[in-house]
Amino acid sequence: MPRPVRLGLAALSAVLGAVLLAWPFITDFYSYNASYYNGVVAAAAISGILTISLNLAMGYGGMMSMLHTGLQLVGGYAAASLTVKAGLPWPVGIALAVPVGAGLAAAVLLVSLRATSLYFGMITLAANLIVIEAGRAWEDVTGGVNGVVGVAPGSLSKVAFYYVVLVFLGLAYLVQRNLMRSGVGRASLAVMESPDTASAMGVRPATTRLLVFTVAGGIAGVSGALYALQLGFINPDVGLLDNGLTFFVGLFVGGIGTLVGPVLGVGVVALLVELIKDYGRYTTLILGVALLMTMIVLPRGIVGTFRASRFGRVDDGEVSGEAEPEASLPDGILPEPPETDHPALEGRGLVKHFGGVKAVDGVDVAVRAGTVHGIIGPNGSGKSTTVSCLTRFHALDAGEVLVFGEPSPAKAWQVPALGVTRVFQVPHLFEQQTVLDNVLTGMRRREGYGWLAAVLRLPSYRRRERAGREAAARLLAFAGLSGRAHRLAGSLSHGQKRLLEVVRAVASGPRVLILDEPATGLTPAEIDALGRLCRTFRDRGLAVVLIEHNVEFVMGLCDEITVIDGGKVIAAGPPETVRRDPKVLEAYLGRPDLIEEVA
Ligand SMILES: Nc1ncnc2c1ncn2[C@@H]1O[C@H](COP(=O)(O)OP(=O)(O)OP(=O)(O)O)[C@@H](O)[C@H]1O
Repeated sequence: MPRPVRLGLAALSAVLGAVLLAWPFITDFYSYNASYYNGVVAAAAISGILTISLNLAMGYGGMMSMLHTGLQLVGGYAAASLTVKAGLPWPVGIALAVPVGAGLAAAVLLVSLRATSLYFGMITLAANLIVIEAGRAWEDVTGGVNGVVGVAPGSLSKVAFYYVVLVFLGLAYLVQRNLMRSGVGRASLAVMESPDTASAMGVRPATTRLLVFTVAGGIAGVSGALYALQLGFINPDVGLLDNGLTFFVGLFVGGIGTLVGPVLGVGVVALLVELIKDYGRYTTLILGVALLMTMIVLPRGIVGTFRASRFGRVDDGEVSGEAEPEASLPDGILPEPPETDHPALEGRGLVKHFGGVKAVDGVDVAVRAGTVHGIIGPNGSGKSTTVSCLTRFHALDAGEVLVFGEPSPAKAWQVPALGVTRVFQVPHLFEQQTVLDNVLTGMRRREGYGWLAAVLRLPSYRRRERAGREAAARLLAFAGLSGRAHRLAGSLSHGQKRLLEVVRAVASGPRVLILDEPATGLTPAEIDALGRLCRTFRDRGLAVVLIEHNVEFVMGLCDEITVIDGGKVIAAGPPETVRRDPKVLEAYLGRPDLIEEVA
């Protein structure tokens, strides 16, 4: 399924690129002060590189970074010390700025792995202050408060240096685009929207954040090196947070979480600063007001607003919500279950208490491959907690979990590797991603390419990504959602969201699929469609676990049923046995509607 092109944005990027390329010729032709105007745009392009880095961290990674001026500073120090102090050529200085920036970013992220967004912001602020103070104190390397002077790009002319800056701006843009339009980008957006759901797809939130923030650090380092080379010096003041205002304003004006927004936004800010240069002392005030106005009037920024408009929207053709009965489940999606007599998923003596609440109190449950296994019980009986124990979203107080006879790993993100995937009780779609990208995120574990292959667009990446897209498109057709592939998932109806969640979980190639109350809020037709999917999965050898309140649906679909009440199993067996069990009828006392259904 080809990716639809946003013609408006493509044209905007092309115009922006053409103006930047032609800029020295334009200034040469129209101005007596060409060198000055080339310098202004080169400085804006360097800011654009840093803003791309900030966009990766904040817009695509959800990490509030106050470290970016510090990252620029260390990149500048790397270039300055290699060129001025060690006498090496300037390209070596830029090259070293990459690992220095990346290393600092990685180190800060590693010490803040467990921090939530607000605390992460505070930790990065503290790290930025430390970097500035270190710059002041470590005189031998940084030159102290005076910094390092005499940094220069060899014998390059100003115009040649301008094009060097453009090349690095283009590279930073490509790294951002290629990374974010790959499985890494989808995983990063998934972690940003819901770390738990990402974990259920086998995406490790910590590793994903580390990768994105480290790449952002490397790009910020390059911007620092270019900054030092352009100005001819670097000193600790470069790291001051005030200097970050341009990047923040540029990012929000252009559009956070968009590819071209950071560059466009910084361009707009540079133009504004240039227009008000005679009132220099009001620059901070005016930029602050510009940021405020953007947040109020254009909260998505220029590109975000354009993208959401009629002109920027993608036309994805005919919309069809109907299931396509002739489309069968594509081959190669579901793995063969291993040859073993062990249950696909087994919980033995599971115990989970919350303070005084015995949510799960010694539950035994065994689910066989090629069956649909229902878990039912009154409200608050412990069904969802049992599932969270089985999938390791809750640490067990006692008991063990086995997958095809093997002990399950302890972390939620490790469990999908054994083929166990869950769908949550409350819809947990990645609403800011398209329907197709949601399914592709489900395939993250089996993408089969690394981040570098994605950045460099290696043949292995292209091959695997194309195969993944085709499989995802076939899965969507199977569920009757193909007409909505390029819509944002948030725009689907409740029933379609439920179906998409199931499809996304199946995309990960599970052997055990756990559905927590999937029929809630569905129309009868959608419940039928869900039943069709579950039967197909079962016939393909999958173990389907169904937690449901809709007893009629469960009785008609399940091969085995476990009934839980008060955190304990009160009955287990085939539906016809369970529905007549006196303990089951008693558990539903007070719910006459359910007694009728069960009996
Ligand atoms: N994170 C938690 N902290 C404290 N108590 C919890 C937590 N999660 C669940 N509980 C409690 O544990 C008990 C079992 O809850 P659980 O959600 O597993 O029941 P359930 O059978 O899935 O209910 P429902 O059918 O309403 O979804 C309830 O009393 C609930 O309030």
